[in-house]
Order: sequence, then structure tokens, then C-alpha cells
Amino acid sequence: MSLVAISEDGHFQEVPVIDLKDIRSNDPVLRGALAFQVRDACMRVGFFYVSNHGIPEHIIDGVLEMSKRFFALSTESKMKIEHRKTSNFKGYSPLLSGNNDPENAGDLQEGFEFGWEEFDAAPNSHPSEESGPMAGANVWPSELELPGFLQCMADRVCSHSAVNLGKAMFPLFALALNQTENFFDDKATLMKLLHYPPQTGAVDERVIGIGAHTDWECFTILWQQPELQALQVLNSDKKWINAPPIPGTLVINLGDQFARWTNDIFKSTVHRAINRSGVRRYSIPLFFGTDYNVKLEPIPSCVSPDRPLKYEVITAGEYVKSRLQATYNH
Ligand SMILES: O=C(O)CCC(=O)C(=O)O
Ligand SMILES: [Fe+2]
Repeated sequence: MSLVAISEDGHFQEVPVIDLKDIRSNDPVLRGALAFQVRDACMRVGFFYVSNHGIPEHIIDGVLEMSKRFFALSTESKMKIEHRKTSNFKGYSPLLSGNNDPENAGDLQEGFEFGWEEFDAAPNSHPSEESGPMAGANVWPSELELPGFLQCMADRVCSHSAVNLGKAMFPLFALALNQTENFFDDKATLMKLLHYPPQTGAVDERVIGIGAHTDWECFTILWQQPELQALQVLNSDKKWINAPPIPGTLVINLGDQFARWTNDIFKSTVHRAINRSGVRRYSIPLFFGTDYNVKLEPIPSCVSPDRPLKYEVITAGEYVKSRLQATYNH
């Protein structure tokens, strides 16, 4: 069993790798041992790589190909589905439209975001939220401009292994928190396609790919482009630790909803991405949160006289919306 390697001064120096081969085992002892490793990584780092994650490479390749085609569309086409036109921030976010780090001058990335849908009926007939602060349907590029895009996301993401991996992680996190495996019952899923153009010319230190931030949901499963170092994770000593892509793995990091559920026992760790490689970089985060109407109330055993409540209790939707408004300034 591999546990997080900690330097003598107690700060993590690298992101651990966890083998998920036992995630669906019928043997509770094996699942328990896996949950123990997850617990260690969640409490000390807030980030880990996963191997044997069960998402076949051709699924990722197909989504990546579509992502490249989407970002290659004209600005005019992409702006037709700009997320400012929706109330729930779905759709396209242009370069520099978001700013994750208030100290910075904008994120040098463009993105496309959609929420989980059931595609068994007509597209958009099951928006991911019916009511509440994040209510609203997805928006999609037109079939004429990008044939097959919607179908690809439906086949390869919403009804496939990527979402299933997230669903299988929730019971593991629950077990890691000594809760019953069905503790996190409701989930909202968001997927984002990201493109970081190469940064050329004079470098403005206040413009990087994505500024220092924490994620807002329970956890994120991140695919990052092979062979390009960009992602960095802030350790408890305020040093940036590189999290390069490792072949055959994905990155999982915790977000603020888990920090709130656990009163900070699980770490929502600050991270950023800088693409100074000289070539385009693509990444694909899949964000898993609880349903937006769920109150982010701490698990009772995570609050004590020594560890008083750190966050006011609000719903997941209120929290995510407030962070979106701060990042995109609308
Ligand atoms: O592109 C990356 O590697 C990181 C993206 C990220 O942190 C985010 O979208 O929250
Ligand atoms: Fe992030």
C-alpha cells in the first residue's frame, strides 16, 4: 500500500499515485484498504493520480479530437454560444474572460462547459438542474458547424465511463470519511473542455493559463495533455509542486464542497496551470459536486471544540454560483 511521502518538515513534495484496481471489488477489505489510501491523500495533499481508472484511451481520444475541432471554429461561431448569454454559465468562455486569481489579470485559456444530461430523449430535454441558482439547459454548437460534437459528448461522456468513474469515487470518499458508502447520494456533474494557447512574446507574470485557485465542487477528475508540464499544486509550505502528466493516469483533486462537508479535514488544495511550452495545450476537467439544492453541512464528527465550524452552511448551488460570478464578473 502506498501512502503519501512527506518530507522531514511535514510538507508533501509530490502528488501520490493510487491504483484503483480494487474500486469495484466485492471484497470490503480490499475496498477498505483503497479508501485508506484515498483518505491519506485527501488529508495531506488534496490531489492524487489514479491508475487503472477504467476510462479507455479511445474514449478520451474521441473527446480530445472534438475539443480541438471546437476550439478551431471561428471566434464568431464560438461567441454564438458564449456563456454570458446563459444564466447558468454553460457554453463558451473566451480567452481572458475568466480570472481565477484576483491578483492576476485574466486566465489565458478558452473553455466550453456543459452539465450532465440524459440523452435518451431530445437534446436539452433534461437540463442538469430544473430549478435553483444553477437552473438552465446546456448550449451546444450547431450540428452544421460542428457535426457529431453533441453525439460525441453524449456517447463518450454522459453515458459512459468518465461519469461512471466519478460515481464510483463517491462511495470511496464516503468510506474514507467513515460514512456508509451511499452517503453522497446526489451528484451534479459538469465537464469542461479547455484550450491553452502557447504563450509567446514578453511574459506578463499576471497572465498565466489558469491562476491560483481551488475547485468549487466535491472533486475533479482531470485529463491533461501528455508530455507537457503545466499543472502545479501548492503545498502546505507554500511551494509550487509540479504535477506533470503520468502516462495511463488521471489526476483527481478535491474541491471546496468536500472541504465544507469535512470542515477542512479533506483539503481543497490551491493549484494553477502555466503553459509556457510553446505549443497548444488541451485539458479536460470533469467536476463532480453534490446536487445544487443540497446544503453543505459538515459531517458531525468533523466538528469539535478543537475544530470549530469554519464555513457558513449554504447550498451547493449558491456556493458554485457565487464562485462563477466572482471568476467571470457577471
Ligand atoms: O488545465 C489544467 O491542468 C487545470 C484546470 C483547472 O484547474 C480547472 O479547470 O479548474
Ligand atoms: Fe482547478
